[in-house]
Amino acid sequence: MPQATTPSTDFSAHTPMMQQYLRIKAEHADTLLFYRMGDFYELFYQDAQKAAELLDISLTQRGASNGKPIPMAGVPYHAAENYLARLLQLGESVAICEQVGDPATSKGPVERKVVRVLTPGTVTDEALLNEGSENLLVAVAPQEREDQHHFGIASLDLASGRFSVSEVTSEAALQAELQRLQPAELLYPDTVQWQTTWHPCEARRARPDWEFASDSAHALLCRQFAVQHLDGFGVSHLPVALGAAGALLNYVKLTQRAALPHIQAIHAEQSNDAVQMDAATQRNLELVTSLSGGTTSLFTTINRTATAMGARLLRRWLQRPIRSNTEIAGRYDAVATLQDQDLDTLRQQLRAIGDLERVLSRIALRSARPRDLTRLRSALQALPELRQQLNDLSALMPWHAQLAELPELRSTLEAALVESPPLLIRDGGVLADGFDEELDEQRALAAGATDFLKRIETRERERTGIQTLKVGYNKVHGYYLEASRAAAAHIPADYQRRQTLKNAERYIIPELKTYEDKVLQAQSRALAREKWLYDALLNEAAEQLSSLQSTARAVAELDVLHSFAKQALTHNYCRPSLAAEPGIALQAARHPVIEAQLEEPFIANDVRLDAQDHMLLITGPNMGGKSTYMRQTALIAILAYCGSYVPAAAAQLGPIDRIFTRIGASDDLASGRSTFMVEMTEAATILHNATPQSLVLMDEIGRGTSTYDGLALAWACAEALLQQNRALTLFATHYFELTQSIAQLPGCRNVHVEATEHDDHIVFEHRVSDGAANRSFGVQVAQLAGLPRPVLQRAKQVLLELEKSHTQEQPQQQKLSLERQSEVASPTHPLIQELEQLEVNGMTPIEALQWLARWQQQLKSSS
Ligand SMILES: Nc1ncnc2c1ncn2[C@@H]1O[C@H](COP(=O)(O)OP(=O)(O)OP(=O)(O)O)[C@@H](O)[C@H]1O
Repeated sequence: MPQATTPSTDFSAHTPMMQQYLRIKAEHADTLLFYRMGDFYELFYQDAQKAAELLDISLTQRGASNGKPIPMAGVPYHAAENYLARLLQLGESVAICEQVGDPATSKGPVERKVVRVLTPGTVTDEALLNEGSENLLVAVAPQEREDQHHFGIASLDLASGRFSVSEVTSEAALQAELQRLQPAELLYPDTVQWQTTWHPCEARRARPDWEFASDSAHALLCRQFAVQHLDGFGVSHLPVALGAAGALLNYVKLTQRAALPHIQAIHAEQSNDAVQMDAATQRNLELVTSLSGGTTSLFTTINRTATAMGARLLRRWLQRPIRSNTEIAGRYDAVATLQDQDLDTLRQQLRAIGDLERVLSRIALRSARPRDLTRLRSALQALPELRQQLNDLSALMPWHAQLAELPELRSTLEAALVESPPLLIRDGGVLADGFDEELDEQRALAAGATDFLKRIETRERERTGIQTLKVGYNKVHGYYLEASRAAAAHIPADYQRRQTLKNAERYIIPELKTYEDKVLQAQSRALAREKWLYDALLNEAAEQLSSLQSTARAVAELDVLHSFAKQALTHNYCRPSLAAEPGIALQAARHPVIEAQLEEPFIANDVRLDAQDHMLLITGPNMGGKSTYMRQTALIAILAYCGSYVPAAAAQLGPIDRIFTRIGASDDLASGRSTFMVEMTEAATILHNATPQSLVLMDEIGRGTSTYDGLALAWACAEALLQQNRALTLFATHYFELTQSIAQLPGCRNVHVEATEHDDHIVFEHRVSDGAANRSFGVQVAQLAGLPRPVLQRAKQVLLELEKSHTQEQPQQQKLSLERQSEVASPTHPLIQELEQLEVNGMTPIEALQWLARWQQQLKSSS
């Protein structure tokens, strides 16, 4: 195996080409360097070894430099995109080094230069992006403030130019934000030790600490947006986040090596504007990803968008429901209006507009390919019809007003581009005939060659009498006349022989050479003209960037609203009403995802949580539908606060500040936390943060430990949620004791999922009714799961014995739980009552001492 360490210091002993390579590599130490050599990108030394492993390509050697063989691996130039996509997905960055000099005139190795650096968070190439999800670059600036964590967060979707900042004040909030953002690449200051519990993103880069300084960041951002200060963006109160934004922008400039005109603004994401969900909640509710690693999620179930940008926006909305009732009501109005429209036609119109957002970013970065421009052309052609369709619909005015038609740009593109251009501008053929006189002239000259050659061929056949004489072309000799060797005697003296083949000879004549020069010149002039015109087209489109961006935003929103309307119509969703008081009242509510998967009908259930009854204690058998009932309530709240209709017959929702879940059990092996530890950490977060406007789902808290510990913890948590947090709580439990204790307290109600037993078999009704369940059916459910028959029989036997001994113990047991309950209800101890009634004023010191001694005696004997 060749030595794979990259030489680091003195390059002089290496071949000139390797010297050039090593110089360039030294500037890109932590990225893979794709070094162009002919039709391949080659990687050397450690890069070669890494790429060979990651891409499963062969590791070879290239001669020797400095006396040692050079490990080398390469990928063909034309297939590079595939390999690049894989490397980026693995979190690697790649610097693309092209030949920029002319090999014909170069002395020594051809001049080469890194033309761009691809990193997971900054790619905008169509082939390297997943069209269904955003690709975010995120920078995090941690700061210690009086022993409290404080984090500034900046995120940028380079493909759309969306740039946001926020600040959070706890590690949990940072985790939640990063869980929502799902960074493709993460930047942080090199003075900070990144904790994988914050986010395990593979593509992490430590950047120099000074890049995160607010002052320099402020200046950089002002330059980017061409403003004197940032007050107009409403972000000045977030200096730590602005530091992160500065470091982020710096990094993008470094990798893109191009102006970034589509990044025109930055906005603050205030946590109060959105219904907050911590990292566990976002995962547990399976909003955009499935817990089991499958593909089904709330997003995949309700997504009926027509464009990829609409789909990406729907994901964002689901992960960040908003709290502005005005904005939400505006969305409901739009959905209501859209339901009365021809949704199929609307869908076609939206589809014709396509993924305008990403096309625009490539125009801004001047990396747009010909087909990006034809897509822009189709979008501009489809826009008038869409505007027309929305013309008189008052609920859609806010979106209608954002749609720019740009007829001039549209006609230019229509006139300029051929119907379906090739992938790249490199070989020409993109601009249409008749668009530019000069281009037409050059093309005519280049094309005229074939006529000319035909004429020469005919003339020379006549002159020489060789009927098989023909004109041909190859790259080495250019145009030639070819005749069979048998005809050699008839070759005129002015023919110069160039090449001898087995049966033929090839000749040139000066006339052919002169023409060849002219043709080639015309071709290269036409190509240069075409490139120039193409750049001018890009510039013309880029001038309209701002209105095109707001058009794209409005189309994406319309797409999501149209998707809401379609889903509501086909699945019978209702329009929620928003109330001022906290509470949730749902009639005949369904779980949107389970309903879509079930073959049999879904059983709809009511939910009522309000200031009086703000906790439902849910009991019932395993598999009875407790989790489904709780989750559907949260999903409906999320849908409602995204502006969607919801799967229920009627729905009324008051304000919701946060949604918390303590659902499911999973080890967090990465951070070394056991199932029980995860459960308790999540419960702690809830108890510290839930307010009367929070929706809390607690599923079987306490089951991760011994029965009494578990019961005690569940009891105490329920009590705190009910009496201190006063949150809107759905609390599912198998501890029947709680139905007698907690559920008897004001504010809490017992409900249960119904099940019945027929011939030793359990039948789930999935209906939620008032009151507590009276038994648990655990053994019957285990039977359904296929537990071996002898084990089941033994379990039934043990259960009977346990129940018997439990009944004998019952008085004692009941006493215990009632005592706990009475302690809870009345904290007054008998001694305290006695103390309260004592007449201290009429008492001698001795008498007081006697009382004290008696109490002590009583306490000792009772403990
Ligand atoms: N309302 C319903 N209508 C129809 N089917 C339902 C309904 N609720 C639940 N189900 C079905 O029952 C299955 C089990 O439901 P769920 O997981 O909610 O039970 P659970 O009571 O939480 O069980 P466990 O106590 O074991 O966690 C669901 O996957 C679904 O297929």
